[in-house]
Amino acid sequence: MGEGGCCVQLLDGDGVFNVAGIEHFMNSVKLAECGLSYAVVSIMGPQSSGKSTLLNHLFGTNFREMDAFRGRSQTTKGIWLAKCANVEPFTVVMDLEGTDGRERGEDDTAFEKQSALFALAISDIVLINMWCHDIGREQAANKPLLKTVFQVMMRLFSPRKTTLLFVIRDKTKTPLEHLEPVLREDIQKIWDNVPKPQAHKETPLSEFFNVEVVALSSFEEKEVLFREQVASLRQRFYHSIAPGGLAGDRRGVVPASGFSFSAQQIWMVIKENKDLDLPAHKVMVATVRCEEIANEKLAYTSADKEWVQLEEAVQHDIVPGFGKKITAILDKCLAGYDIEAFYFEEAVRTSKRQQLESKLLQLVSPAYQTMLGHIRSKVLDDFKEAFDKALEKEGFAVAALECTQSSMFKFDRCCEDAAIEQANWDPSKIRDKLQRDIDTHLASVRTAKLSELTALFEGQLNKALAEPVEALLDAASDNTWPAVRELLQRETESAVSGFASALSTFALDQATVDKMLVKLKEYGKNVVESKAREEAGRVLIRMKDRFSTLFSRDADSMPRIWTGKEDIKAITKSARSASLKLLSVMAAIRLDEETDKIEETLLLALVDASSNGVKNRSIQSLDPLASSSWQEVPSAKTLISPVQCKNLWRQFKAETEYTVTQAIAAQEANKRNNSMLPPPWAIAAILVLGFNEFMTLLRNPLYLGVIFVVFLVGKAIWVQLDITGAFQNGALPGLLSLSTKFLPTVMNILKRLAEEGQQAAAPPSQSKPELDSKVFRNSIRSNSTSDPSSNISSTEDGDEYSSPLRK
Ligand SMILES: Nc1nc2c(ncn2[C@@H]2O[C@H](COP(=O)(O)OP(=O)(O)OP(=O)(O)O)[C@@H](O)[C@H]2O)c(=O)[nH]1
Repeated sequence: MGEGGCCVQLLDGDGVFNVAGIEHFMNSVKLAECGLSYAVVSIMGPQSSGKSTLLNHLFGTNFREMDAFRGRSQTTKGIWLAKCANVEPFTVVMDLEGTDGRERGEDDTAFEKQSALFALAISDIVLINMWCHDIGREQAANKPLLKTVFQVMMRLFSPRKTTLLFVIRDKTKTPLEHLEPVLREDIQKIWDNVPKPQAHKETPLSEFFNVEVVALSSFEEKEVLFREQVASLRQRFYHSIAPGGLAGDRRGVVPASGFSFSAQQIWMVIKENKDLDLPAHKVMVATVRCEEIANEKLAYTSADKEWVQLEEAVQHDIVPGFGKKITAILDKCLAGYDIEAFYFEEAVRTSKRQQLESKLLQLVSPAYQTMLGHIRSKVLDDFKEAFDKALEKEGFAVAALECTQSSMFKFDRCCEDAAIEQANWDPSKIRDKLQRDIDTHLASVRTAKLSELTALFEGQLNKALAEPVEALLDAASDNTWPAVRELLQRETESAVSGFASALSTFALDQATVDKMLVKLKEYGKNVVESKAREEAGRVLIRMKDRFSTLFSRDADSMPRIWTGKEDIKAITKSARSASLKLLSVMAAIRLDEETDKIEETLLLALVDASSNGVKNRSIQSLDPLASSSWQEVPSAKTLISPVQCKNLWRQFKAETEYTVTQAIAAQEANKRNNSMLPPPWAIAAILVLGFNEFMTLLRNPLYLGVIFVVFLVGKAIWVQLDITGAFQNGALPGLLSLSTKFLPTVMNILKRLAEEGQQAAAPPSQSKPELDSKVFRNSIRSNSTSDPSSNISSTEDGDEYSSPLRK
């Protein structure tokens, strides 16, 4: 039976659908590949009316036929399926269980109806097998069948136009031309009598069916003729689906790959006794099938070797040509889908394609994101490297702009390379992130460079200011602060102009630049101020240094030798006023050209007040230094407050006192050493006594002892009587007081001498020389009260301090 030999039972006699069998059948005959180019033919008719015999002869199939010699009984159960041999296009033929079956009985007619509806739903051409002698007969065997066919056709929601080919068997000598009108009349009558739904009440038969009629001679009696007629009938099945063909105006064909599923679903609906909505069924079949195809393609792509390798590679690094490779893989998958789903409903096919596409994109999206991540970090790394190099050659702003532009360009190019055509994904978020990362890097480098630059200029400014300011402050004079101001201005201007030109390469906004320049200026000012504060902290040492320099060195910086001619008072005064100058210069920061009265106040309070102190005590009661702030000087600018000045001055004076005293002592000693001439009384004695007598007097130790004793006694009387004190109030009162005190004093001295003598006799250790030394010490002490040094201190200081010697 050629290639059509294979046949399969689609439905068994109990109405069970043979899913595995039909799948196997479809695979073995490759039905799925036919698309829409296939036709389905089925045959209905009374039992044992030679249906199988006809199909086997017509299509070269191998359906079971009844053995002619065994009698007529049912051979075909359920529905059988086979491929027609040598017919184009691909034609599937179904052999249905015969109607009016004696075995099934009346109650089983349900299966007849179900199988008839099934055949009508899936067939393009239905052969109705009938005996010639039944034509025009009231009790014709095929009448119930036709009734059934027309009735069930009404249950198709929207019927497909089916070709009903009536095959008249065992034709008689009556020509077909006479038979056909009678048959058509019979058919029309049956059609008219079939109860129809309201919508189809007036619908003509031709809307549902193409009715064709053919007559065949008896196979049993005129086999040769039968074969000839069958052969010519076969011709009508060639190109049956082409326009003008036997099924040329069929509608709503299910693509071949959906045939099995469609048949199953139709049978299910029929068995559940529901109406068949064929258009909806078609959409349903398309939906299921397209989804199956899409899933199959997706699964295939997920396991695709090329894709798996690509996915693995992209985890580690940038994959060149990523976009093109992925695009090709997706294209391949979608093209496969398109081919297989081509014959299904366009709307369904398209929407399923979109679903497949989005699933495919979901599949590749993580890889794409990873790829973008690689691109971003690679571009960022490259940017950092390029920027570092560019900074060596160009200014910050230029380097930043160039490197940023080229990096962004590079990113865009890499993104183009990674772009997947189907996706049209926008990498702008990653691009923005890259831009932000670049900006952050630039900002941090900018901050570092700017602080480097700031430190550099601050360092330079500090160097240019600190030491000169220290020197200027140390040389405190009227010109100190103007000079400091000038220095500050000059150095700040030069630093600021250098800094400004260095900043210009950063392309900062003017406000920021101004702020930084102002900060540098402030820094310069702070350097000066902190230097001034530092110096103010050392002002006492500086004052003492200045004092001792001026005091102990002359105008030529030569150390002074206190010969006795120097005016110590004047020297002290000028040295102190120079030190006071230092104090007044250091008392406040004067970076603004505002005048203050610190110097005048200090002079008035410390120098003038002390020299006038004895005379004008009322000034002291209004001490201008009894305040913690200077007039007209803000506290921020005050380095030494008035009270501190006062205390410092007191300390300064106390600590320099010793130097002055030393100088006076040195001067005195020098004076004494230099007076090699005998004292005036000796010169007078020499003149009176003559030199020889004087020498005799000197050479005679007894005379000398007497003179010495007289001197001592005289001196003691002088002291006791306080002769200088007595004459302070005038000569006459002095003489009167002396005259009254003289005798008691002499007596007192003599008495004390006697007492001392007695005591000296008692403890042998206390001898006269000791008494003498005591008296001598006393005399020295009294002498010192009239010492010139005490004179100086009292004139200079009033009561403020006393000479260490007096203390
Ligand atoms: N009179 C007559 N008998 C035929 C013709 N063709 C076949 N037969 C005979 O009819 C009997 C039944 O043949 P089948 O082909 O099995 O009939 P069927 O309609 O397929 O039978 P079921 O499948 O059982 O319904 C056989 O004995 C055939 O020899 C024909 O053209 N005329």
